[in-house]
Amino acid sequence: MFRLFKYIKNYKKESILAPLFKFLEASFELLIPLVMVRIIDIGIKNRDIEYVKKMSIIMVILGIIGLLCSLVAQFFAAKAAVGFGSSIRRDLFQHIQSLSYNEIDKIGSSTMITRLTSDVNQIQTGFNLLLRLFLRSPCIVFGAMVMAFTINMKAAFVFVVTIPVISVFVLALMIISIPIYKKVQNKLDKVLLLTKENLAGVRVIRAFNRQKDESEAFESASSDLVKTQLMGGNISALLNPFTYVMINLAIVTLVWIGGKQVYKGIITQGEVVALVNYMSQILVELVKLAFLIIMLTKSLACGNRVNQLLQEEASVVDTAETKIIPKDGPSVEFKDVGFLYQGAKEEALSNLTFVANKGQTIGVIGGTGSGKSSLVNLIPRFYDVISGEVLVNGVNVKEYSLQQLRSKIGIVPQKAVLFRGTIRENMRWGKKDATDKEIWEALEIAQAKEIVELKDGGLDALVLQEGKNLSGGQRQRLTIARALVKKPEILILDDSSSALDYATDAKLRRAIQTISSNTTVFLVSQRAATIKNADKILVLDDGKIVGSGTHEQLILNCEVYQEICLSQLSKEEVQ
Ligand SMILES: Nc1ncnc2c1ncn2[C@@H]1O[C@H](COP(=O)(O)OP(=O)(O)OP(=O)(O)O)[C@@H](O)[C@H]1O
Repeated sequence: MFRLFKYIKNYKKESILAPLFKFLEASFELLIPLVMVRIIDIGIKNRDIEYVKKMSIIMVILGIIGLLCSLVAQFFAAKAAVGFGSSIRRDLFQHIQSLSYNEIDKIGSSTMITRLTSDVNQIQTGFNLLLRLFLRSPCIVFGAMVMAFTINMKAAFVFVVTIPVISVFVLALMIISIPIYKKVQNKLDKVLLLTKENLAGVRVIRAFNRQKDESEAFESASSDLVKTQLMGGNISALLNPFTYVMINLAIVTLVWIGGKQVYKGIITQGEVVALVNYMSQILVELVKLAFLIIMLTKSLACGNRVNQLLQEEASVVDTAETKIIPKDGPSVEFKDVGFLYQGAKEEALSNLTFVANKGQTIGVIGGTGSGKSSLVNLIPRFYDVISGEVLVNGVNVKEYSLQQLRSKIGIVPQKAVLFRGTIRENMRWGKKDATDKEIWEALEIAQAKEIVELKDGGLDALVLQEGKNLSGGQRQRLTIARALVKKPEILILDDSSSALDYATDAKLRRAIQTISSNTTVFLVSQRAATIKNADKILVLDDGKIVGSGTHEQLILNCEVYQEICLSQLSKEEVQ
């Protein structure tokens, strides 16, 4: 958590001025009971109305100065806290962007969202309170105690007993609360995960009539969260009654001791009132301090979670700084590649060796879970191999900077994702300055020209969040066009025509074959028809290449390929 304090450096001035003005406010507040002593012991005792009026004006002035100091402090505290929070949020967001698929798979996106939003907000609120109270509250508590000693030693001992007892109690509560608040945030992650899954899969839930089951699962996660929150809340709730009881007992003791001493003529009535006033100030301040401690406890738990995420190191490290000059070599080459997902027991890919030459179309086929996506994800280094080598243009992918490597590759993932904005904005993701002509060309190859032409506004038509106003097939074609706009050296289509009808899929394949002879295309599919005409087909089974060659070669010598083809194509199509 304390590592996060480096984010204060841009707000040093505000972080010093805010507590300083709070300290000034506290000092003026501590003077008020002294003025009261004079009003009672001099003004009222001698029935000197003029003196009472004069002192009352001084009291109001002290109050106004205190208020002004408080306003200035609030301003600086808010500025520092908002800046502190937004710096953390910005760095955390950038850090998440730098993480590789391994960490994203391991951590999960819902907890990342909670950490980026709710946790950072909590840290921001905690920091704001800290700036406002960490100097003010102890200053009032100890200042009032010192003032009490200057008034009367014996009575002031009541302060010496009360304050440590409350402090120990507050500390104990804090130690108990920290793990509870950490649990609360973890359970919040769970609720968020369920909410996210449910909202994303709302249609599937309805189609399977699972509303009741899903509501029950949500209810259970939510009530689990509520229980933990209540536990934390109940513990924190003990704080205020305990503090009030202790302070009121102390006030009763003060009045009792003070009363006896007034009777003996040791102290004046005004001084007793001042002592009670100091005790009340301490009460208010301890309640605030207790609140600060609860908030800080929560912030500490959130800070640790944010810090944990910031400490997470990317497993795919971008070490290359200089631009690599590609060597003479195949467009893509796998040399005895082995790959294992983090936490998995068995390799997802083993002993993969193949070559893809410039301009070739490589079909990748295999059953579900055979490793097709894993294979193509190794080319742009979404994951790193655990053995062997992946080479692009004769150079190990690890030697390129991620930026240089990925700029060569256009990838269309299985799930077609578009972003909120115009179609043109979406198309320019790969090439910021793509002209409309380039965009239309890409749309034509991707069989998406008609979709855009029929939309109101054409390229300016709005794509809603996640492309909700488009069908699955339309989304797929637009994501293919987006990858084509970039004119990549290597184009990876990871099962990206699964939502297309056969005729469109065939047109798309024919069009893709017409693109530059320098583009190497990886066509991943479970459909034999999609990859049948590829220059080379890789047949995957259980993470291994069990066949490699053209359709004609494989149909004769690869059993797995034969099975796939015979289950999907007619005898004529197979030939
Ligand atoms: N992120 C992941 N973490 C752990 N294991 C994974 C992950 N992604 C895939 N796997 C596992 O790796 C193996 C290969 O998965 P992969 O997604 O590459 O298969 P695929 O051939 O593309 O399947 P499909 O055609 O169904 O998309 C499977 O056993 C799968 O369960």
